Amino acid sequence: MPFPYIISTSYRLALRLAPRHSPLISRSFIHTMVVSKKQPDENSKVLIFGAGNFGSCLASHLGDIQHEVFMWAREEPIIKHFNMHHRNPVYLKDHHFPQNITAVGPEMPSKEFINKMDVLLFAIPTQFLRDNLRTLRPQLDTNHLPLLIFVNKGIEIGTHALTLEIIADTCGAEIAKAATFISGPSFAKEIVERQPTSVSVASLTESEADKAAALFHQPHFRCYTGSDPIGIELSGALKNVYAIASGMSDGLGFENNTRAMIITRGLAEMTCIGAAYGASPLTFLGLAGVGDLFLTCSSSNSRNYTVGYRLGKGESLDVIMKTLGSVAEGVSTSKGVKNMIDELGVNAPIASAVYDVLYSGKDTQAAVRELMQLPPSRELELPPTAGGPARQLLRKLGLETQAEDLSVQASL
Ligand SMILES: NC(=O)C1=CN([C@@H]2O[C@H](COP(=O)(O)OP(=O)(O)OC[C@H]3O[C@@H](n4cnc5c(N)ncnc54)[C@H](O)[C@@H]3O)[C@@H](O)[C@H]2O)C=CC1
Ligand SMILES: O=C(CO)COP(=O)(O)O
Repeated sequence: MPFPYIISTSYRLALRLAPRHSPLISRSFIHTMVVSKKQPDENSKVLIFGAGNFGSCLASHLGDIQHEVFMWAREEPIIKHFNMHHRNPVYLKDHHFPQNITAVGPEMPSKEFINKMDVLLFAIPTQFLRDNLRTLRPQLDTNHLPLLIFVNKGIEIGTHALTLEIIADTCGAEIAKAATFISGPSFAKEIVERQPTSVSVASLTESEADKAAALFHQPHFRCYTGSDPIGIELSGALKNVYAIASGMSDGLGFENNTRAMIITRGLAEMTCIGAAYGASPLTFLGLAGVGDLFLTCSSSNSRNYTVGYRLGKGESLDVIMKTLGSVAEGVSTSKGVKNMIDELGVNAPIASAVYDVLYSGKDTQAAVRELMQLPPSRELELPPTAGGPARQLLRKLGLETQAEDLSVQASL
């Protein structure tokens, strides 16, 4: 393992210990740290923003384990139907939801209501998060902050910001530092069937990740915590782009060798992009990285895979997006990733090819031909300089010490 990442890992370990056991690291960070209110031992009050596949599925999971769940939807008919029949008429239609879930909306819930919540969980596609957080911010009381959990997997178009940055821009650095991210191989449909599932749970304030893990953890839904939310977020966003590539390959009629190649080379690209960004390369070997990459690159239950498969079969992106009926974050994220790899100077030919097919009108066959004609190269070469975007983001959050640590790594 390259030396800088060993430093990174031990630094993370020191950080992990610092808030609980010693004043070792960044006293100012510790003193100004905002944490969520003490969580009850059971029956947490949880408000979920988003009543799509994933919001509904997580509502069901938390309702099943006896939390009091409120699910905010923008669509009046969904709210009425849900409260009357305990079924979502649009998403996971066959599923009967526990009685202790109430649909609310379509207006943003009041400050009083939000103050009563122990947890706010955001299951809104990335492109809509900024507006919703802007509307929500005046309702949040930082002295009684609910536990904040985000499960979206994408990069914002235009800014190519990660969710951590969107939270910082709209709600401030202190709230962003307390935010927790859940990601990993977890199809909504299988979670409601209680298929054994595991996820990564990460936050810059690791005690918040511990609280989120305690809320969700069940024998059929295991949570593994960590302190690299940037790596977790990049993993979830990037794997969607490679799921499109894998679906495209299957749609074109290529078989198992080719899919295995895309998954493995996709993982190499994700790791290089993540390392150049300033995330730990090890994060990409976890559930949110290779776990979710493997899942979505090899199943037609993945919407991103399906977009790719239909492109491979010759359908136009326009028709696919109009008929998919659900979000495929990889389509918008591909734009942000293209900007990112160009700016970071990372060689990511599969991600570039997906972008070219989606947005430059490149024929899928031609994209494959060009990829296969690339000259031989080293199998995995992590970037020599690393961490620019993560450094900027950490500085924006007031985490100067951590940002400096990344500078040291980059110069070694
Ligand atoms: N479905 C799955 O298995 C998983 C999904 N995710 C992630 O969760 C996020 C949500 O995905 P799904 O629920 O599956 O998508 P979905 O397409 O099933 O539902 C999208 C939801 O977003 C809402 N929405 C649309 N525009 C909005 C706006 N302007 N403001 C607020 N809400 C708006 C819709 O009303 C709907 O409730 C995505 O980032 C996805 O990548 C993560 C893990 C698994
Ligand atoms: O992220 C997911 C499962 O972990 C869902 O993938 P899709 O968005 O491609 O359906």
